[in-house]
Amino acid sequence: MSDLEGKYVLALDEGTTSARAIVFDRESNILGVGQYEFPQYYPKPGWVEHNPNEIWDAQVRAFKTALEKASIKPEDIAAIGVTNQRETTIIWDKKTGEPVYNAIVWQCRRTADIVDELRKDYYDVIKEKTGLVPDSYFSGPKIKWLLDNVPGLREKAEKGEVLFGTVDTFLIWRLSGGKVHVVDYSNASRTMIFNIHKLEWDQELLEILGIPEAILPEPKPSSEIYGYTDPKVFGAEVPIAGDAGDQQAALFGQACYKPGMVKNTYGTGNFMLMNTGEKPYPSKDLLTTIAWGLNGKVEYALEGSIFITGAAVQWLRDSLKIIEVSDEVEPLAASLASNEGVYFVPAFVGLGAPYWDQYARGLIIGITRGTRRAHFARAVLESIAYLTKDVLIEMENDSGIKVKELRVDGGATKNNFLMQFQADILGTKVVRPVTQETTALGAAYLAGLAVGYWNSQEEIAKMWKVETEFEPQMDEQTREKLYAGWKEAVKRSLGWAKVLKDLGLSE
Ligand SMILES: Nc1ncnc2c1ncn2[C@@H]1O[C@H](COP(=O)(O)OP(=O)(O)O)[C@@H](O)[C@H]1O
Ligand SMILES: O=P(O)(O)OC[C@H](O)CO
Repeated sequence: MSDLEGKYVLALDEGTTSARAIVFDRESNILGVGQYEFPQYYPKPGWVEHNPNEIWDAQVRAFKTALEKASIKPEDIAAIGVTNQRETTIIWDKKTGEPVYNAIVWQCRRTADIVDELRKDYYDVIKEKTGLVPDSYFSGPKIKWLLDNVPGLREKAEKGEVLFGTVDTFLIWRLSGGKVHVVDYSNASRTMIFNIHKLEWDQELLEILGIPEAILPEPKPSSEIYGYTDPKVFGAEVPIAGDAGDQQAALFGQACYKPGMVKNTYGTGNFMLMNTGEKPYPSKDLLTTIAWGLNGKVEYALEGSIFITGAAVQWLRDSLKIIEVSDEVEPLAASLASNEGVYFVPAFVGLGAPYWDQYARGLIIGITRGTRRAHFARAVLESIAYLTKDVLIEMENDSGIKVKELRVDGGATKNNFLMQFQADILGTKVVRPVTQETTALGAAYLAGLAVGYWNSQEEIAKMWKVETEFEPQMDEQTREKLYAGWKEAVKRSLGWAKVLKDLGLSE
């Protein structure tokens, strides 16, 4: 233990829009934060890419800033935990480390046709083995697209000259100076080629998608020493000891360690996860996913992935210019006593759970001559709460567990109007903790546990503290009517991109 005295844990939290790095001490206090945005590329409607080198540069700047702000040196770090936007797919050259193409981002819909084909014959096989609903969201079809579309890549892949990774894998590979090629079970469980029961790459699915196993990383638990940082990269040799997808890391950081405990993260999208313990619960419209591998066991979660929530607030700000800064959305929405019949469905990239419609597109409905900016603001915030209710209903049905409280985190949870409306529309208590950095904290805990910086989950759970509880106040009848209006609005958004395609109005 003594060599850990006076040391800290560093979390690298690589998200969809920015790379962050946070230094934590043993009491989970934040000592330093670095955060840098990187560009988003939209080469065609529905396509989303990142440049892996830009992700890397942002992540390196972020950890340098975090260490500087904390006034500590690289050798003061006891362990590094990595957490990441999940599913985003990178293939790079094994020798040079250079990406062969941009990263295909989780939101990207370019593989919709590949997935349509898979759904016809393999829907049940995929669901059973991977726990996922076949969708363009996941990595497997993105890998296939790259192998089919980047000239010469398939040959290189077959010869083992290139490597695949989700962003965690890519970062760990670069941090270790190209020595370590691993993925943790939680990230592997988002690829659609990983068997979540056997904890191995699934040969049948690899064959169906034509993916050579040689390019895949080694699947590992979420908390163990995978290797060490290259001093040329990090400035010291430090254990890389934690890895988890950002939503699973948030579940860990929210100390949801008992079956039935649920967290909901409000960021670009919303991701609700329920810990289901060592049992993978099957579900028709939610995902069965790996929460983490820890202490020689694997725990599972049920997940409802909602693709666009906070991103719709950004859209109000950046595209419609209805607000100048995100925080203005709250007073604007609250200036109305109700939505006055205006609903918004944020299906910008289709709809995820529980609809899984790759062809749904966004709509705003109920507009009259009296509709103002405030209606847009309110309809956007309400949509986040309704989509969350859609998911919670499925989760309670699938698990047979009545959720007592929803632990929340993420950028949009500072919006008190949204949190109160959420509690009202769910009829369930919403609990916001003191520490909002639960994703980074989860990654730090996983890394810290691996090196003995923290000793147990019980010790960690004691550090979780409530900041505000939002109790439901809406009467049942109003709740039901508003929600019924939402379901009608959603119906009208489904399949729209298909309609356009069939009419020859889009590709
Ligand atoms: N006051 C607010 N009300 C609602 N949403 C907000 C508010 N402030 C920020 N947001 C949204 O929160 C999101 C950022 O949260 P964050 O957890 O950093 O997301 P991510 O990790 O997905 O990038 C943005 O999409 C932003 O629009
Ligand atoms: O980067 P975030 O926080 O928006 O999370 C993205 C999710 O991991 C996508 O599955």
